[in-house]
Amino acid sequence: MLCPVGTADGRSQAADASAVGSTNRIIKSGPCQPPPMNVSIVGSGYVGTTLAACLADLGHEVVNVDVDEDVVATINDGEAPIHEPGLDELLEECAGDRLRATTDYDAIRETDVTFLALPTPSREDGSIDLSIMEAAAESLGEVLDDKDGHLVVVKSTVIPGSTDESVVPAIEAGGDLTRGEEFEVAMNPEFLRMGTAVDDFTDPDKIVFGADEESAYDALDAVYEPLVEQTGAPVVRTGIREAEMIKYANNAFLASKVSLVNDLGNVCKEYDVDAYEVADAIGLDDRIGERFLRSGLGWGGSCFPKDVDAIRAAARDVGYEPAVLDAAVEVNDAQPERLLSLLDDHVDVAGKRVAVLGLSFKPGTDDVRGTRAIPVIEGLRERGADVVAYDPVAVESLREYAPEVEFEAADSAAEALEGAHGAVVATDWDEFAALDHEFDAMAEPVVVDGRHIVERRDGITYEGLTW
Ligand SMILES: NC(=O)C1=CN([C@@H]2O[C@H](COP(=O)(O)OP(=O)(O)OC[C@H]3O[C@@H](n4cnc5c(N)ncnc54)[C@H](O)[C@@H]3O)[C@@H](O)[C@H]2O)C=CC1
Ligand SMILES: O=C(O)[C@H]1O[C@H](OP(=O)(O)OP(=O)(O)OC[C@H]2O[C@@H](n3ccc(=O)[nH]c3=O)[C@H](O)[C@@H]2O)[C@H](O)[C@@H](O)[C@@H]1O
Repeated sequence: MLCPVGTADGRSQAADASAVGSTNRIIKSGPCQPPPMNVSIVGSGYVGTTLAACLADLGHEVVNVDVDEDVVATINDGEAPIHEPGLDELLEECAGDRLRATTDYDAIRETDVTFLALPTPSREDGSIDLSIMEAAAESLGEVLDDKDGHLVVVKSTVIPGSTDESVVPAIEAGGDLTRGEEFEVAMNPEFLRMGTAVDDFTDPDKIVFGADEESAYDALDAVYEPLVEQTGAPVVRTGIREAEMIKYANNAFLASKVSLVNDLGNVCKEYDVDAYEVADAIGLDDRIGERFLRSGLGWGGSCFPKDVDAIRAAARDVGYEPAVLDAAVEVNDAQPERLLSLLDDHVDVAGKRVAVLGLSFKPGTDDVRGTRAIPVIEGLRERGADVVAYDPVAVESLREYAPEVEFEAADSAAEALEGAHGAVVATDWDEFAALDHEFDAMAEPVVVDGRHIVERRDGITYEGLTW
């Protein structure tokens, strides 16, 4: 049982001094209340803002540091800079009280623990680009000179070795500091999903602490203790490199699971088998699990494509060809063309209006990074179709993200379908399940569903991608 005890400098110690080692240990918390911590979070995007609001809600004093003045002003106004259910409410309650935001790194001096929640994008070749992390770590180093044992926690998704080999040297260079003196490091990967970020953070399947110093585990225990207390979530204590890899393994496994279910689904389609009935049955086997078995157009988003590419590039860097991950990407890349070939079976779309329903990478968000709707629209344009697209929230973000993608925007699914010679479904927005008489206004009522959301009905020619 871990019972963090407050110390004079506001940090905490665990009463249980478990040995530090590379073997993971799952620890359940005990019924003790740690004192609040002073926490800073660098980067206020999806992860940083959610973390800040949730930690403030748990009773900690939190400061968000971001280079973007608009983001900072929005948080200080008690609003979320990103759309996440429940986040505005938390910020409204905590901002100006236990939570504030600033562009000034100096604010970090007043805190005991700093989380780095910064973007880790892909380079052209898919490998991880750590330049934002390194720049921020250097700025952090500049303000840690008068500290003693400050804990820096890497929250971003980074390739094994990045914390030790890139982040630590950047902090040291920023302030002529030495790890183990002014600061210590830890790695605490994040598993929240967009659209359910607050719920995922406040009810996690697991919490992973990667560290190699007992004091680092203790500080993380103190930060997370109220959450562990509330939820009983298992805490995995492991090494820094293992924590870094756990995040990639988690995302790569889930992306590959979807690709496997798509691969099997493509076979199902050829044999006139409903892949969803198959998935429902195999999901009853605990070893498979019922979640992440929705076959269709494949995975997108800001993380699966980036993270799978980064870990593949890292594997190749050390001379290993990750065959299963390569195949997962290959299957994923092929799904949009499979969808369009089903449409080709019924309509020659050249010169004709075709409706695309859904643009975001998944329902519940306006995020279009990695959305499968882009290759679908591009494939339709290559066939000479006039594309009319509808999405309840993501039209503007797609225009901004990919201005070269040509489509006419409709204000409703009904408007997109009117006069169309075919419709394809790219995102499983709930509202598409309710579509019915709207299909009657199509010039040719052919619907190819990439997300198993539209209901089969009389009067339409319906093709499911894997069912
Ligand atoms: N978005 C998600 O659902 C999840 C993301 N992650 C990982 O977390 C990390 C962060 O991702 P997001 O929160 O999505 O990023 P984001 O792009 O939403 O936000 C990043 C924030 O960092 C700020 N920033 C950039 N440079 C800065 C600097 N030098 N100093 C201070 N602030 C700076 C930006 O202004 C922005 O507000 C990435 O490694 C990502 O892979 C992990 C789990 C879930
Ligand atoms: O590292 C990250 O950023 C996050 O990436 C994913 O979260 P997210 O990208 O928000 O979205 P998911 O809900 O996982 O969906 C990803 C993609 O897979 C697709 N998907 C998901 C599940 C499924 O059964 N079938 C399927 O095609 C979705 O449509 C979507 O395009 C992971 O689920 C999170 O645990 C992780 O923290």
